[in-house]
Amino acid sequence: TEHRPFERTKGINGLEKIIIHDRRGRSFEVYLYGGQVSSWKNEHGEELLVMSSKAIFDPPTPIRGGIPILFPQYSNTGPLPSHGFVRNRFWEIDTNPPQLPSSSSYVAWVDLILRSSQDDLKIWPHKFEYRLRIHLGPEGDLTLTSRIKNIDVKPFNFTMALHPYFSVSDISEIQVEGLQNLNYLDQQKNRARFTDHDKAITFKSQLDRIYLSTPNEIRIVDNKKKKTIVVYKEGQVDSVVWNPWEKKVVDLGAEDYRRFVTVESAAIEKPITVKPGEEWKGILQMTVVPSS
Ligand SMILES: O=P(O)(O)OC[C@H]1O[C@H](O)[C@H](O)[C@@H](O)[C@@H]1O
Repeated sequence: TEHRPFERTKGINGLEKIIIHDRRGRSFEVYLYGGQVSSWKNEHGEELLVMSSKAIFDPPTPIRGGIPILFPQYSNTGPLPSHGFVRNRFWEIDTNPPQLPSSSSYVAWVDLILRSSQDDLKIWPHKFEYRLRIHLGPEGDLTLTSRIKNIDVKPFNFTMALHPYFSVSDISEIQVEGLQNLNYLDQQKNRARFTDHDKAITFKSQLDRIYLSTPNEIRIVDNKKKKTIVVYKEGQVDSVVWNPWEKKVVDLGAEDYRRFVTVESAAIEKPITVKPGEEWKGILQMTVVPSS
């Protein structure tokens, strides 16, 4: 099958952006800065992700919204800058990506790559190649496949997360399902460990939790929109659920928290080890379906 051509254009502040449409009018956009998806629209042109109304498109500030990639360190769990550094690096188009065994015949995708630079090696002395395929599937689903290869001579460990800002009708009208009876680390309480006994998460104030050993599928049920966002993952065992509520976030508009929730597929509690010459693979697939 023929690979659908993508459009390479200038986004905000002249930062390079890739735009991909499929034949049914679905689309996504990705900034090379951060390798960051900034938009994902369904066939009606409805935006399924949120970009902060105060997002700053000015490197090295990370972009607040879309799908930031957090690697090789989640948050402040190690010595690196919070959430690592690839979200403020310039990625490239991977013109010759190694084949993905499971890649379907569907044609709307782009491959990006980030290789560690000399400067990166000063703060994280491990040579890697991070390949990211962003793929619009036949059901309008958006899939991010991460392949992280160790091209160094000794093993390295990393933690990571993919951090989608999902668009919701109203944060008070949604529930996150699939996490009952699981343990979580409460980031508002020094990552103390708790068990969630609730059937679903609802939001009445700030919430910031790392759920451990989560199922592959988590559902964000939007009662007002009568839509469910199915978040499916492979290779990443943890999930972060975050909404800042009225907590001050400088590059977030005052009311923006009402419009999004993040459900992140992550590897945090147990870092991933990759040996020289080996490649780790993780998948995040997002689909919006009518609520049952
Ligand atoms: O402000 P940032 O560095 O982009 O982080 C934004 C948020 O990311 C994750 O969801 C964490 O769980 C939160 O604790 C953090 O506030």
